[in-house]
Amino acid sequence: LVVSGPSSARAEKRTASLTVPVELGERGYPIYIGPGLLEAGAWCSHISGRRVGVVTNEVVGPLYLSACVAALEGAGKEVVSLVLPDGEEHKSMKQLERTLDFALESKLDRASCLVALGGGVIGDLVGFAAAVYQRGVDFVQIPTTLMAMVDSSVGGKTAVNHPRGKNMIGAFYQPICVVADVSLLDTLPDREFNSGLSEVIKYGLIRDAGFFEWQEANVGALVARDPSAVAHAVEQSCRNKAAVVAEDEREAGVRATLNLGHTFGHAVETCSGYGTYLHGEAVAIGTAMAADMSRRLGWIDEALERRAVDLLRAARLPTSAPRKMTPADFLDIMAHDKKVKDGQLRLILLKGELGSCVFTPDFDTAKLQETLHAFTTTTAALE
Ligand SMILES: NC(=O)c1ccc[n+]([C@@H]2O[C@H](COP(=O)([O-])OP(=O)(O)OC[C@H]3O[C@@H](n4cnc5c(N)ncnc54)[C@H](O)[C@@H]3O)[C@@H](O)[C@H]2O)c1
Ligand SMILES: O=C(O)C(=O)C[C@@H](O)[C@H](O)[C@H](O)COP(=O)(O)O
Ligand SMILES: [Zn+2]
Repeated sequence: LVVSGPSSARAEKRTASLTVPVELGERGYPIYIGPGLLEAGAWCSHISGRRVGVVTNEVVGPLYLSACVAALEGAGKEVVSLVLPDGEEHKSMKQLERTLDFALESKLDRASCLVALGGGVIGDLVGFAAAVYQRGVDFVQIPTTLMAMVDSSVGGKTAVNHPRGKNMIGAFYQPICVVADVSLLDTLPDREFNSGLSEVIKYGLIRDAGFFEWQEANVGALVARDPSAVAHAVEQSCRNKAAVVAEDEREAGVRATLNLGHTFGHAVETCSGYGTYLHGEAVAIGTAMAADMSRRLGWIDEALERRAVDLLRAARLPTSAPRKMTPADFLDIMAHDKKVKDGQLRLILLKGELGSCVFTPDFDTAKLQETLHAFTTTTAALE
């Protein structure tokens, strides 16, 4: 499978809101992007039932729960809320069970709606709870991190982690709308913001050369969190993700390309203990490893590998693996990757020009070994 995509238009000054549709027929929905959307509350009109359960965490709750509840009550909803502990280690069966207990204790019925107010951890967990509670209730994604706005709130991959692997227990289940209120990013710490940039860079590398070039030219504005640069990055990321998801909702083929760097990255997250590396940091390391392996295979030239690594570093992301990890650590965890088919590892690797990649089991495994050794015996393959 080979994919490459359209280049993106130049960013314009933007303050207004816009909508990106996710075209999935009866499961389709809008992504609203703009400042002030949470409070404005227009999104509440998507919710048909009267009772709503808002789930957030103990960091986001004090910041935005009251605005969310006020918007819902203003729209005539009866609102109950649950505040979960913060952190990747709580994207767990235990907190899923707590969320389902809350839904039952609050007497939420099949017409009720769950609202995920938080980053990717809350979005993934609450989405999974919505998928299984009474065999499925509506849910709304209100992403509050860059990671969640550019990636996790869109596309319906919901899950909790297992100690042996990321997102091992989950479902494909789409929200009824996504509310990306970019003003909520004002309170997000820089390390978390930069983590989200890792997935933004991914879209450029796998399918949107023009977007990658725009990022190279604007990475300073992005890390400085210039509002129009951030709004453009969110919009263009959502357009890329929505297009891939519309083509392949359940990852039969092209959707796997959204996993660039994730086979290595998930191994880093699992081996280091959830939360040690942020998801985007682990994906950045994994992307550098995928670029290294692609170059060793002769599928990309050194200049393209250099550009990928330079952009990741300019976004203040790590590109070397944890010192304590061995090639065997990577291989053990990668053997459980969800893309493994009949025991065969399949990887997303860069191939050809910028913006093109392949999802393939056909690679020289000696090159994989070389990459694993390069990243575990030196601080970085490409200094
Ligand atoms: N479903 C998907 O397609 C998909 C895509 C990408 C990532 N993910 C998953 O998403 C998770 C990572 O998401 P994340 O990076 O958002 O992490 P996160 O949800 O843990 O949020 C990061 C941190 O920022 C805090 N926070 C959130 N919003 C804030 C705000 N506005 N102001 C201040 N602090 C805020 C959180 O409490 C947390 O401490 C991982 O579990 C990853 O696997 C899923
Ligand atoms: O939406 C997708 O498809 C992705 O792969 C997006 C990834 O960024 C995300 O981290 C996703 O949760 C990974 O899914 P998994 O199937 O590898 O667990
Ligand atoms: Zn990811």
